[in-house]
Amino acid sequence: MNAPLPRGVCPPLDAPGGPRVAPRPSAPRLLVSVRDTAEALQAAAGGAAIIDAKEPATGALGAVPEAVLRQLVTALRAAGHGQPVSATIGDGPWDDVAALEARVRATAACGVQWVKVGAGPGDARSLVALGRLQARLRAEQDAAESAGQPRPLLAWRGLVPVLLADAGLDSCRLNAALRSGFPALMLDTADKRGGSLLARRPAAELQAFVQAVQATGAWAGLAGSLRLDELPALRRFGADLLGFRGAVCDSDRAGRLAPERLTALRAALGPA
Ligand SMILES: O=C[C@H](O)COP(=O)(O)O
Repeated sequence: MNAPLPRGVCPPLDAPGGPRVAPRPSAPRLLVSVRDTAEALQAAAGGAAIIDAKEPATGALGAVPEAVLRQLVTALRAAGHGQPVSATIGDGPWDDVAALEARVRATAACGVQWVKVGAGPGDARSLVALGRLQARLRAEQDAAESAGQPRPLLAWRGLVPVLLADAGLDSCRLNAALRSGFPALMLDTADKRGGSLLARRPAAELQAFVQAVQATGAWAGLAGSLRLDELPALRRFGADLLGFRGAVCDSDRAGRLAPERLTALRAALGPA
């Protein structure tokens, strides 16, 4: 188990304190979670900037079966959709680094650009291990490329920690995640019955997260039962990514993707 880092060295993230950064593009990129090929094609055609493979029936970070993931990536490319694909590896905790690595490798080998890994409270040490894993996998990719060999993890570009913030985000976890050169960090919720991230966390905490992540050059993403009517408030944080599932489904997030809802969201976000 990961022992929590000592208390006292991690002040609460309750106020914007990090360095100010240049404002990002006014329209955040839209990440849409999909469970199969049909939904992936709908999301791509509907203007999602990132296609996020996730099986909502098996948890907040439920993994899509590998065969489905491979098929989904192939179908997107065959249809001419170039959007990056992210995929989750399933709900943690991922205390066993060997098991984590095996899941990451298997997921990356399906042809995705990003592999998302959830980190709950007390997972600061796991985030350090995740950073080391990313460095090792990137070195493998680079070495193969320099030797003129096929990259072992195909199109994989990096790991994206998803910091589960139902009960808040402490700066220990955030600091651990900021040190490793992840391409993006996301805040999300594990319990989807508890309302949206925006309603559950103070605006100052979300703002502090976005600023701290962007100050490292990474993309900052927000997700967690976000709603269309929250877009005006969400835009004010200047996040690079906004992630949606429930709001673009016909019932709850375990239902089917509803293209008309995605169209409305895309239109409300403004030009991609
Ligand atoms: O990564 C984004 C999530 O899948 C968002 O799902 P949700 O909107 O149902 O919380």
